[in-house]
Amino acid sequence: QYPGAASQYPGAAPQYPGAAPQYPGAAPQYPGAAPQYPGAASQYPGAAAGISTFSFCLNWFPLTFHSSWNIRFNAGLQIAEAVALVRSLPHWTLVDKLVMSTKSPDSKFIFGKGNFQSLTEILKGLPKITAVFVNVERLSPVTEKELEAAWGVTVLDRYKVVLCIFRYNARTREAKLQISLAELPLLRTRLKNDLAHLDQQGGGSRYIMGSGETFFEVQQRLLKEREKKIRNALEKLRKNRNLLRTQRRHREFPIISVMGYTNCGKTTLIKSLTGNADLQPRDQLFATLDVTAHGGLLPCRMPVIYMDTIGFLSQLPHDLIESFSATLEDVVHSDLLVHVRDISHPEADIQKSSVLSVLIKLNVPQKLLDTMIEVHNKIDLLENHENRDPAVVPVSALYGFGLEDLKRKVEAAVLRNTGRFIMNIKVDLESPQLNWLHKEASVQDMKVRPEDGTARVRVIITSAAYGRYMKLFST
Ligand SMILES: Nc1nc2c(ncn2[C@@H]2O[C@H](COP(=O)(O)OP(=O)(O)OP(=O)(O)O)[C@@H](O)[C@H]2O)c(=O)[nH]1
Ligand SMILES: [Mg+2]
Repeated sequence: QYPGAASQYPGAAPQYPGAAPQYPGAAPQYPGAAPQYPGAASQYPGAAAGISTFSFCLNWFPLTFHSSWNIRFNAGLQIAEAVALVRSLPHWTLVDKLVMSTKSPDSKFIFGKGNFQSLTEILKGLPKITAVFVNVERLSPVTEKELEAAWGVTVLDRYKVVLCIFRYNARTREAKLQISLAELPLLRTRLKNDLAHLDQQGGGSRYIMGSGETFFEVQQRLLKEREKKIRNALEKLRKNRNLLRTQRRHREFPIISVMGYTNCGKTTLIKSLTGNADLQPRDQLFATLDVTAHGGLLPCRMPVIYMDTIGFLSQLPHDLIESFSATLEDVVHSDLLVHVRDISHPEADIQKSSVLSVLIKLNVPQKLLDTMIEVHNKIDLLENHENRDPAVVPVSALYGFGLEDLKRKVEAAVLRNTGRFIMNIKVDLESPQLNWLHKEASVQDMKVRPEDGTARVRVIITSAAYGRYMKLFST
């Protein structure tokens, strides 16, 4: 292992207080392992793994390599995304970056022999670096070990880097639990690696005193128990969320999910639409990790809820998608989807297809896909922006351009999707009609006519409710 790493075998001497974690936001150890140092990420599910240890990491100097096996992506742009990922982490400094061809992601070693040698030479010339980020989805454990042994520094893949960002940005218990769940595959791999190491010393397969279980079996069992605990806790939270969702439905607030590629401006847009000053857009990937609800009013003064969601990323590792798909459940259950796109981004089209493919994987109902509103954001960054597609709404969420048009389109779509419409109804003030409308529909406006004891009432009503109204009151 690289110098300074905490020993992870049971019974190993704990490190001295204040020792640097392995990498910022380091994954917690597997259950039962010796604690690294006081204050290290705690080991119960949902612990804010590593967040409290960030201050120990003064400088990190990752060197980013980029795999160019995936020709669908422009290598230069993809490395820009890799750099943005690294820059989303505080205390990390990028020293250098390099594009290099790699073998297919499934092969045992990622670099050819020649490439590997020249990389090793380059790294030798950079004595200050403490980590290398190889921008592939997952490195096989063998490759990772091999590279770390050859280079003497931490080697990270996209999975680990994204996990670090998630860990840093997670605020709610649910997000933290999801991260703990996404970390389990890493812990399993690490356990296997450690076991191989122990076996070399002749200790791995020994039985633990009187228990009838080997060290490996104990650790595996603990990991399984941990997974169960996390899943149970998540299930409880999910039930709670379902309850909240039913309550919202009961109050009949339509739900509009705002989603899109990471950093496209979802949070900024919701902030502009709702005037909610608490929202904090940041120029970072994965700034938002939790689905949060924000109340807003449509032009017809109907209250709606905008859901801010976690951003999408191309090639987001599957385990992470799986852990976070629970957070995206609200998207599936919403009344309308708004797909925000950073239209100034050079890879805007690839980002769009990556978002659409995730939505399909999430089993979003076809109706929601068909009625989705596509927003082209950040038009202020484009010179002479021209929009020819009537289905698209160009806006600048930051400067407030195009928002009125967007609100009108959102209103029309929400009314359509929820089977509501706006009506002017004449009511007799002596009859219970007005009371009934207040209860069963949303009264927007009322003009009383004292001369004949009636009022003109503007309501938003569902077609089912209007049917009942006609049955009760039509003469
Ligand atoms: N120029 C310009 N910048 C914008 C606009 N909208 C958002 N931004 C900037 O884009 C960056 C990301 O904005 P966010 O609202 O945090 O984006 P997000 O989609 O919520 O990002 P994640 O939560 O990380 O997925 C911030 O620096 C914003 O100020 C826009 O219309 N014009
Ligand atoms: Mg956001």
